[in-house]
Amino acid sequence: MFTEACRYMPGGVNSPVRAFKAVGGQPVFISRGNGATLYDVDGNQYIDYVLSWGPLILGHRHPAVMAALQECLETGTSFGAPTELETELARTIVAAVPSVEMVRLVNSGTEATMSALRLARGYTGRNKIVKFEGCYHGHADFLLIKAGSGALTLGVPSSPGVPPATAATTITAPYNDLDTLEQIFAREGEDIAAVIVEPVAGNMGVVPPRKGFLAGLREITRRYGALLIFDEVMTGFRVAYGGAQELYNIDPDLTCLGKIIGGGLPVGAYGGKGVIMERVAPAGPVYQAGTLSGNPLAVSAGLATLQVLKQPGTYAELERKSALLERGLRETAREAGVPVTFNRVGSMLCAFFTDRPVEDYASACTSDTTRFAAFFRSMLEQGIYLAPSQFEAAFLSLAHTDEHIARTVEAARKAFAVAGS
Ligand SMILES: N[C@H](C=O)CCC(=O)O
Repeated sequence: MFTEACRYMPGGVNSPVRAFKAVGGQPVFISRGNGATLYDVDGNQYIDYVLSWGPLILGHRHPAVMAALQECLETGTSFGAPTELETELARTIVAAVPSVEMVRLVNSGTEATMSALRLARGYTGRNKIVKFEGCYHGHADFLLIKAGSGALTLGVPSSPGVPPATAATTITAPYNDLDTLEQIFAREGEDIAAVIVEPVAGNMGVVPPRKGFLAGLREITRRYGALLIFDEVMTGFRVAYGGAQELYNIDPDLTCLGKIIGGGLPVGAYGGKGVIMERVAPAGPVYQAGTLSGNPLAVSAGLATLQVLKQPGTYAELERKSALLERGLRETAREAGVPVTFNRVGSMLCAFFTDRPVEDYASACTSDTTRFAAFFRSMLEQGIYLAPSQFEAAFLSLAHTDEHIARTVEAARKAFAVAGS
């Protein structure tokens, strides 16, 4: 199947990181998923820690999501006109995410960040933006500079094809480093429209913000009249119902969302303070549009997902399971004598094959990727499906049981030994 796929699609895939290039071998072709389990076309089963790269926080085919989709399908698939469901999702997001007063639905995380930055530029009348090394905000030209995720995995963090004039509007700084950011603002703060950040970096592995880092971003941007944009495509409704901004109690100007709010269907959103969002067309002059934006299927799946997540105890349960997994993995790595640094925030987890703390792009890159590849392959052989890159997070869902976790830890016992040999 992969050989055939490669004849018709570049690298045989529709998103680069799926191709298993960094871990050797060929990608697994999936036939179906259920709960926390993935099934491949050869009949193998895997406990899934990719979860479609984060959206499936309830697991595959959650009954509430399936029912919402079935009901929606009966009404049609897309209208390109307003629906009541869109308002309901917008209202749900506004009620959940502390800083968001108005929201615009789009079709992907890339669209969300791209549009939020256009809005920031339109609102401030400034051109430059700041992003952090190793953070990934989708594949818009001006964001593919020292980017994480698949771009970092494949060794093209700054992609060819981005015009130098466009790249020149993006200033990069090390994650978790306020001193460098201060220097950048002192030098060119008058020209900076926005700082965009993953409040928990999840695209260079998982790198939590140092204490005070996010508050520092808030203070510096406010002082210079620049906007602070939280890219919560990954962390939104993942690390807490109200996202990282709820967890760390920070008030960004704009927030980008995606993944979970579409319940596994393509979606994105950007939102924030009303005074800024009112600048978006047709309320204001900053143009942004989309044929399938607010698509009823994605909106239905997203709404059903958020309704389940809102029930009391869901995040405590995700935390309990994630802590259980982390503890088990730490113990097995120690037993195997392999130096591993674990970073985790809620149900986002990552193991770096290094003995030093990982707090930014440079330290993430100290991870031994050869060891990671050996670990990954051993886990896959034992039925554990991890992201095929050192620079991606593992995600847990409500569908993961203690038994799944115990099996994963058992598999890791062997995989760490293999990685260490
Ligand atoms: N880390 C990426 C998105 O969050 C992985 C998804 C992709 O590149 O296909």
